[in-house]
Amino acid sequence: MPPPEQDLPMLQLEQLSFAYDTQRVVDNWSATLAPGASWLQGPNGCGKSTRLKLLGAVLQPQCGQARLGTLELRRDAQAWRRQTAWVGAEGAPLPHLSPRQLFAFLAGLYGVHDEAHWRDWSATSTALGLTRWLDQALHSLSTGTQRKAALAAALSLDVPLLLLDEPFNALDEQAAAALRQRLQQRHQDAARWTVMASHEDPALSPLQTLQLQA
Ligand SMILES: Nc1ncnc2c1ncn2[C@@H]1O[C@H](COP(=O)(O)OP(=O)(O)OP(=O)(O)O)[C@@H](O)[C@H]1O
Repeated sequence: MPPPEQDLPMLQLEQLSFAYDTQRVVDNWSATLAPGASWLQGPNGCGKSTRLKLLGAVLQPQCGQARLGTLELRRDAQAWRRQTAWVGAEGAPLPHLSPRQLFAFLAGLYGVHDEAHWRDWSATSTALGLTRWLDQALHSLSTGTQRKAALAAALSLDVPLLLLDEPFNALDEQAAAALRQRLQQRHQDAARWTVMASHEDPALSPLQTLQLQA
C-alpha cells in the first residue's frame, strides 16, 4: 500500500536562479514536486532545458537550492548526480558506443551491476523496438533509435529522479506508447520522480504540470 500523502518525500525547488553570462534564464524558480510525473510546459526559449540541466546538476545554479529527501543539490552535487538520470533532447551521448555498450558503461558508472537491471534494460529495449540495433555504433543509427537507446538505459538505471528533455521527439507511435507504459510502471512505486520538458502532452496520469512563462 502506498504511504499516506503527508509522509511522501518531495522534490523541493527553492528560488533557483541561473544565468548564462548576463542572460538570466531561470529566475527564483520555486516548486514542490510530489513523486510521479511532472511536465515542464512553456514557449520556446523559456528555459525548460536549462531547468532540467539544473535539476541534473549539469549546470550549477547561482542562487537557490533543491532538495530531494536529505540531499541538497548545491551541497551534495556528486551524490545528487548518482540519483539522477538525464536524457537530453538530441541523440544519445557517447556515439562511438553501441546501445548495449552505452548501458554497460552507464550501469558501471552508476554502480548498477545486478542481473535484474540487465533484464529490465533488455525488456525496455525490446518494447521500444531497439533490439536489432543493439550492437551497432550509435552514430550510425537514426536520431530516433539513438534516443530509444538513451531512454532505455536511463529507465533501467532506475534512479529516483529521471529528467527527460523532449522524450517523445523522433519516436514512432509504437515506441512512444511503450515509453508511456514504462513511465507509468516506474511510478507505481511512490518514491520516484520524472520531470519532462515536452512540447507534446506526455499523456500520463497523474501528471503535475508546471506552466513556465517566456
Ligand atoms: N549554452 C548556452 N549558452 C548561452 N545561452 C544559452 C545556452 N543554452 C541556452 N541558452 C539560452 O537560454 C534560453 C533558454 O534556453 P532553453 O534551451 O533552456 O529553453 P527551452 O525552453 O528549452 O527552449 P526550446 O523549447 O526551444 O528547447 C534561450 O534564450 C537560449 O538561447
